[in-house]
Amino acid sequence: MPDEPTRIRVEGEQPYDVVVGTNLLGELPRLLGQSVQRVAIIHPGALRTSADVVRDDLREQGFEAHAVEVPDAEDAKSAEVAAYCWSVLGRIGMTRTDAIVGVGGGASTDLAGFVAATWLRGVRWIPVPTTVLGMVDAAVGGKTGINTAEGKNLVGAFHPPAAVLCDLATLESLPPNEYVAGLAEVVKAGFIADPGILDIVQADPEGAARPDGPYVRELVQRSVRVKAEVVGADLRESGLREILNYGHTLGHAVEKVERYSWRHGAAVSVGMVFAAELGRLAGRLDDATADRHRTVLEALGLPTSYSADAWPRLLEAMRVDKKSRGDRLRFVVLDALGKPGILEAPDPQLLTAAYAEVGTSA
Ligand SMILES: NC(=O)c1ccc[n+]([C@@H]2O[C@H](COP(=O)([O-])OP(=O)(O)OC[C@H]3O[C@@H](n4cnc5c(N)ncnc54)[C@H](O)[C@@H]3O)[C@@H](O)[C@H]2O)c1
Ligand SMILES: O=C(O)C(=O)C[C@@H](O)[C@H](O)[C@H](O)COP(=O)(O)O
Ligand SMILES: [Zn+2]
Repeated sequence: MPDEPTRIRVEGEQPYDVVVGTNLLGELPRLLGQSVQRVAIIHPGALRTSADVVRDDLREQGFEAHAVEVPDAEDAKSAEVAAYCWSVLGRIGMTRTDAIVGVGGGASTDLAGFVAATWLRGVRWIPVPTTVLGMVDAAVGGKTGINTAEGKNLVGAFHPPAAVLCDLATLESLPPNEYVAGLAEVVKAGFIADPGILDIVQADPEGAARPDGPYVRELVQRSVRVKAEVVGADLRESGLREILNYGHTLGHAVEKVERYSWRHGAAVSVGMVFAAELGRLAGRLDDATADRHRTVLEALGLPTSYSADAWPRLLEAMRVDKKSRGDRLRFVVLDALGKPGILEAPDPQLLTAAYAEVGTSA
């Protein structure tokens, strides 16, 4: 019995499918569409073999395909690397009817999407995420971007893809710690919208933490459905979409303070515990749900604490969070399991008290 791909629809001005399955390469020519002649495949060195397979396959199908190698992980998300990609696109003569394919984790697809959003003011693009984090979150929803010295994702564009190809077979080569880091976004989807995800993880955390474990497809599909539902209703983050930022206000600050040496998912894990404490101390979240954050995340081996001394630097970094309005910090908190809301301009003492629950002394 062939393993049929699952297609999850993302609504919006130009609806598209997130395709989840294995051996999905054959889908690419159809998804690229007939108008496309040239394809630039943006990828990090770690995914060179996969990118070459995509390139050779597209060439066999009659496309003029080029592999464009960029630095690994967060090093790709810079203005310099974007400029390098623009120069390659110029040299290969990429026109408005051509397309970009992004192969790699969330950092690679964020960059590829940003290059697609900015080249000729926007060309077609398809992410082929190769990390669990990329599949469940980064590649879906059209948030593209790069970092600046001042912070994470400060430059970017909303530019939805034409499709997303989540080939679960690519996860076979993913280091286990990368897989676990990506599960933080899966857990996020559980807390903000689909508590069934948390039940699966808690019933068998060891199985859930394995990239070759029995729940990979279900966890990916459930998380993609959460994201698809939200971004289909609010692409440009005018309201609802902010819930996907649960744990990210502090998480992005940790990433910046750590100069991006921490995995995004690990930082978001700490950020969710902080957000849960904020919700609890603000009188909005019950103790059991707040405590469940640590239980679930620690069961997966994710971090739930960070340096107490870092608080002033974290607070400073949080000021440029995209949810801030002027001097007012804003946080996504939970009012109950699966019921996210916004905490507006919390009292500084509340923030310090919540961080005291997360901060540890060396
Ligand atoms: N746009 C969005 O909505 C969105 C959502 C969530 C996260 N993000 C962004 O995604 C990034 C994090 O993504 P990530 O966790 O995927 O990290 P990543 O892209 O840095 O990839 C992690 C590492 O795994 C390697 N790798 C990727 N796939 C592999 C595979 N199949 N086999 C072996 N190695 C592989 C990469 O080369 C890299 O070294 C952050 O920059 C974050 O801001 C964006
Ligand atoms: O898609 C969204 O919206 C998210 O917030 C998803 C996050 O997991 C992701 O890390 C996103 O890149 C954060 O966006 P930002 O606007 O806070 O930079
Ligand atoms: Zn994230």
